Amino acid sequence: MSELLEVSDLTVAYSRGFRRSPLLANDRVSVSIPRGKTLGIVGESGSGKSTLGDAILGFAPVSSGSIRFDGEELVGVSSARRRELTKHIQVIFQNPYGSLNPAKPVGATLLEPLIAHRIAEGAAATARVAEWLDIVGLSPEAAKRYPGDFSGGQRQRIAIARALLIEPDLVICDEAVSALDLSIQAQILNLLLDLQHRLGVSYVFITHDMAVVEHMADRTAVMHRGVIVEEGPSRDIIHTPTHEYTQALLAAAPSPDPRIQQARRRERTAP
Ligand SMILES: Nc1ncnc2c1ncn2[C@@H]1O[C@H](COP(=O)(O)OP(=O)(O)OP(=O)(O)O)[C@@H](O)[C@H]1O
Repeated sequence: MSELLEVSDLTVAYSRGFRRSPLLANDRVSVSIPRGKTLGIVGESGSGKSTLGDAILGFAPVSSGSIRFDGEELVGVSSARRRELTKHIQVIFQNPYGSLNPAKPVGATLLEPLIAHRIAEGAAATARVAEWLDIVGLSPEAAKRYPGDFSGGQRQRIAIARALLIEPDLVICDEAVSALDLSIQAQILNLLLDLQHRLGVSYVFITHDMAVVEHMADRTAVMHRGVIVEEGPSRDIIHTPTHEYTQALLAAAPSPDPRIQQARRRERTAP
């Protein structure tokens, strides 16, 4: 299967001041994702997960290595091309306020990417926004309201609509459900899975939570101090981890996880 994203030997170094050597937040990281699949990135806080996502999005200072997206090298790409690429690569953060302007009605926020990328305008764009509010489980009236009028889970649904309504090829989900209650997390994860089946989008799923990658990711890479210590099918990483760091992460994870049980019950009862 051809790869949509191929990261090879990526190194991101942050300066730590005059006397200290730079911090290698990513140290020769190599991962890849085929179209329509999900790569989970797990590790403790500070292991370098978000840095990898940031590098793909063009926010992190890449020292060396390569990030190829659909055959195109992203390292060193111009800012004009980077803006165009947002049509293809989107992001969902832990805090939806990263992408939702609290002072703007939700409908206007959702219209923005449609207009910016000349995907739709006028009545067609408004209809597309209404369609997407429905897809993510919100009523058409939500368009007139402000992000502050919604619960955390509903706000994340809006952020998902904003990221996905332009039908990108790749979405970086950076701790996208971490701030939510467990039952809401399961709903949001299942919404993202439904949308993946519908659109064929690929996800990079960044999380500290092993149960989330087990549910979401085809393959998982385990990061520790900027290095990928283990990568493979998520099932193998969770059930037969070979690296002692992965084993320690799993030993620290709560089990059985109620979200995963709930999601599995839902899958079993789905028509
Ligand atoms: N802009 C920055 N300037 C300097 N150091 C940074 C910067 N961004 C991240 N770092 C450092 O790089 C390392 C990796 O951080 P990163 O945020 O990628 O880890 P993470 O695994 O995503 O952690 P978390 O889950 O807490 O976000 C950390 O030591 C962090 O302090």
